[in-house]
Amino acid sequence: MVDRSIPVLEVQEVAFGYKQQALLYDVSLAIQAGEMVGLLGPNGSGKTTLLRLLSGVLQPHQGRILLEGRELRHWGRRKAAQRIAVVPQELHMPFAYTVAQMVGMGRTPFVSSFWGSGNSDDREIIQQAMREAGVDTLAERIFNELSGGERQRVTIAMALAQQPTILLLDEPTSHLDIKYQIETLELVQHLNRQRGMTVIAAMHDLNLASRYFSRLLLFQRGIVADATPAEVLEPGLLSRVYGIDVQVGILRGAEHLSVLPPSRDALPLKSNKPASRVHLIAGGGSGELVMRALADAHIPFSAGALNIGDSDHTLALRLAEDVITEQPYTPISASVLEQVRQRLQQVDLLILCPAAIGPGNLPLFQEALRAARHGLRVILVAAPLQTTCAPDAISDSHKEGVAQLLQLFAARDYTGGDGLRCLQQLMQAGAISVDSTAALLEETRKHIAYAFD
Ligand SMILES: Nc1ncnc2c1ncn2[C@@H]1O[C@H](COP(=O)(O)OP(=O)(O)OP(=O)(O)O)[C@@H](O)[C@H]1O
Repeated sequence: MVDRSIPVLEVQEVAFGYKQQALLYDVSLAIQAGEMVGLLGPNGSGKTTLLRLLSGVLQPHQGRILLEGRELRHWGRRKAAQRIAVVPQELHMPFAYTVAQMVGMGRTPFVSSFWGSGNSDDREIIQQAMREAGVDTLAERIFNELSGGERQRVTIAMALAQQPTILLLDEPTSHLDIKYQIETLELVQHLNRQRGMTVIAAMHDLNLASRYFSRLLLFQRGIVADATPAEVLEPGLLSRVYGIDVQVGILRGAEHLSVLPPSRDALPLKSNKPASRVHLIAGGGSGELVMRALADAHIPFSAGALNIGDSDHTLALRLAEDVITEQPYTPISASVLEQVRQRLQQVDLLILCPAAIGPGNLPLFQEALRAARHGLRVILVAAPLQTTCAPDAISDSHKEGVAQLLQLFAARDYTGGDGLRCLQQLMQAGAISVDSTAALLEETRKHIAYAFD
């Protein structure tokens, strides 16, 4: 019996990476029994990894995953599999199993023998699972000889034979033609509505996701958005996360959203040209407080370049008007640097957060210096940043503040001195330093041509 007062699945501050390379960080989410959640995100954003963590196949490096309030790793494989079934993207079988044998394997968590107990209850459950997934006519066919779409429906039948309360699906419609895509999602919706099954599915088709899922999670190594389809399928947000312009239309009512490429003769999208006059350079979490302060103060800003997978990148996707994105774990490339250069020509103010400086991001600081020498106002943010409300938190002694700030950057300079020299030159070029969010906001407002309420 599921206790509906606690989430059926809960992710608490989970971090995970493959081979010590960080992939997911600070993922927290709660899923109530009976919810239908679509997991969206670009290729490589970590959707499959999150599903594998939720199924217990992978263990978080930090944080906890709770199933019905109890830590998943304490359930044991068999007990967890009696509740959670997974429909993977692809399933390769080493032997020539028939479809009926494959679906029978779905009963494994409930019986002692690999092929099931063979009792009439099990046989009926297997038959029903094959009927529901539309593969009963394929029962004696060899699984490996089926088409991709047929195989996908057999894996759904296997999951149904498991009679789970939670169904995790990894791109369940990717190999299916439009008829089977719709039939599969109708089936999943039926299981959700009629049997109260909790469904979490990674989806690439944003239109189908918005049609069938009442809650969407937009994922990019962390949760960028978690809301209704109307809130998540916002053109600016999608453009930032997927790196491509889209239009979102409404087809007969808000629940029928449609995401399309912009038509050729359409006017450039608003999101292409951020109205922000403030740009932020950060990285490694150094921009978090600054971004939150700017967003709370309704000051639009752009950010970058930031690497995918950096916590500042995920937060910027959520809070910034525009994000200049670099691939994970790569130095800033010439083309991305050119985007930064162009952005710095458009803005009135640059905020430099106390990120560690290494050979990979040094060009960003050099670009900042070049822009400062051409007259761009630059604010250097100290760490730790005071979050007091009163603007009198600006350092009493400016000189002392600057010395401290340079000391701080020196400790995070991994360029053999080039980074620190660049910052000293920035100060000489007129950059100012702030050590509180209040001072930052005051300075920011001074330098941008917006009217604030
Ligand atoms: N077993 C593994 N070992 C090392 N790296 C892995 C492993 N599995 C996945 N990755 C890497 O982790 C990142 C996220 O992969 P994941 O499959 O979770 O993303 P995804 O959002 O499901 O992608 P897609 O939409 O392309 O299926 C990718 O860069 C991938 O190469």
